[in-house]
Amino acid sequence: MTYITVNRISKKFKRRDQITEALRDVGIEIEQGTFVSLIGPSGCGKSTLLRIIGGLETADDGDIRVGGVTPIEAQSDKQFGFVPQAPALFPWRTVIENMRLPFEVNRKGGRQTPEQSEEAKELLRSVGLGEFLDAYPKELSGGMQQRVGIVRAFASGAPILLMDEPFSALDEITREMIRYQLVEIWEKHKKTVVFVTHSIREAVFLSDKIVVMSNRPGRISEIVDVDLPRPRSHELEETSEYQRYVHHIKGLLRERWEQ
Ligand SMILES: Nc1ncnc2c1ncn2[C@@H]1O[C@H](COP(=O)(O)OP(=O)(O)OP(=O)(O)O)[C@@H](O)[C@H]1O
Repeated sequence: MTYITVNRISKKFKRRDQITEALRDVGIEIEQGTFVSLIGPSGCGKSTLLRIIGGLETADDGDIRVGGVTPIEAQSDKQFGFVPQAPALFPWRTVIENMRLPFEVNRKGGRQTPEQSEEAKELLRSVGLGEFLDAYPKELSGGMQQRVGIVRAFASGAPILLMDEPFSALDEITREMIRYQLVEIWEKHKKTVVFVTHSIREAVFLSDKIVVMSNRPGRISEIVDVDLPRPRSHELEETSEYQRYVHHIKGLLRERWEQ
């Protein structure tokens, strides 16, 4: 079932006398419970598109529906969980207290149920943080903090997760490890995820669908359905099917870059 429909949206930013055309005529359909990545050159409008889907920015033209309502309505109905580039944890709260935050902020005073609290702990254990429930963010590495941010989004109750380059500040090895943990969690929870990345390998490994965007003004150059088996594990990256997708997307990006 199509859950998010982006229909021919465009967006320009005006700053003093300068107009930047960020997105032109962009359309995507996102099915419920799928993992969709947005990839493209720097400045092509990936974050803008993510923010428009999440109701944090409005489009100039076109229409977006999220489960039949506008992004702003979906946002006030707490449909979105955001995972930004840097982990947004409160330093004065422990890990487990940070996990409770979405419930306190979003649920109009509603409390996390004991089942939800148990699920939060289970998610933390699944990313190797079972020993750190009572630690403060400053006692964790950057990669550990980002893992808290990711599992918190999964534990938040929001059906749609919007992730804006959540691994960009991590070193290559940590990034790879968290990617494997993310795929495992996602395959268990099957939330609808829109994920912005610069990494072709990461996009192919994680996604059901990859939206390849061209240089500014951001347009869609191709939407690639990734027909690779799940569950996905690191052995997949050695297969020729996986390599073929990587090669294809690399070619699309190179082609657009050279235009
Ligand atoms: N609030 C804003 N005001 C003015 N211009 C903006 C604003 N937000 C984004 N832009 C411009 O819109 C264009 C698209 O920006 P956006 O951040 O969406 O790109 P991106 O593809 O996510 O880039 P990157 O991969 O480098 O993070 C850029 O030229 C940027 O300068």
